[in-house]
Amino acid sequence: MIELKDLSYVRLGASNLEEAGSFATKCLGLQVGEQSGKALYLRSDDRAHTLCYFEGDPTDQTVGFEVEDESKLNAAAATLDQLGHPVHAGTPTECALRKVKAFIGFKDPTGNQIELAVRPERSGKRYFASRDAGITGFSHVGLSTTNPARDEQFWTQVCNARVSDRIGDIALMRVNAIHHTIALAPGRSPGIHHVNHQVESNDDVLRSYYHLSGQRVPIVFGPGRHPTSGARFLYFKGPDGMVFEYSVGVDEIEDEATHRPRQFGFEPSSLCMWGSRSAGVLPPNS
Ligand SMILES: O=C/C=C/C(C(=O)O)=C(/O)C(=O)O
Ligand SMILES: [Fe+2]
Repeated sequence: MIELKDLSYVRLGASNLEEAGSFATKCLGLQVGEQSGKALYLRSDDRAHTLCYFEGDPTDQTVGFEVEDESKLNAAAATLDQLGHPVHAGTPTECALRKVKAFIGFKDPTGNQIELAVRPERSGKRYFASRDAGITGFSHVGLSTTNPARDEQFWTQVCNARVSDRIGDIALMRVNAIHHTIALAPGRSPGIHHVNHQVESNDDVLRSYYHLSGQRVPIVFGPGRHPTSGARFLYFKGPDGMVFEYSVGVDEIEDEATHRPRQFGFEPSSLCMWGSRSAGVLPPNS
């Protein structure tokens, strides 16, 4: 079984790198860690980067997860290979571009580009953003799925993710104590559905609601509260249509051994207990 330790980074192609950088710093509230050539490395915590925008095709999107060490990485490569997922071992240049010691790349059954990495670089400089969005860290991703049951099986049976809750057949899965690190979202093609950062307080969610509205950033869901994780949230659209989420108060699963996933109905109140409706971002609201 592959053991995912944590989410490590997302890599997003940007049709206009300058615009993406401006959104990331002035709207989202990330800090530029490094700008090199055609890539912009953005920080949200003590890591050297958690988001990399690179000049390129916006449908070129990758999620990186951290695994324990190189022996676990090699074992993961063998497992994936055996299951028929072609695996690419990162070259030294590709590792340098990701600021990791080693990584492998493969596709999940939907075709999402996934990487497993070891030793992602950290920085002695604390994360200090120019816009105070109250970000406390990079927390989860929504991944598109063309077949929720098949993909849940892949993530749980091959990658040791555990289902915390389901909305209809849609699984919210954890890889550590945090309620979810991977949320499957039904879609017609592979890709990242949304990128979540945690913020410090309810005030931060609402402050951002007004700030982003003032910047004419499209708010696509919220402010609201997910009955699943209990988090208060705000979803908004960034460059090339990527959806970002702020949330606060995501539950932790207290007892790994006894937790049983709750089943929520496939209906709008399962997405927001305050009554907010999403503008086409999450079914069944869409
Ligand atoms: O609509 C369901 C969303 C659930 C949550 C949550 O429980 O926090 C998410 O953040 C998510 O799926 O992204
Ligand atoms: Fe989310």
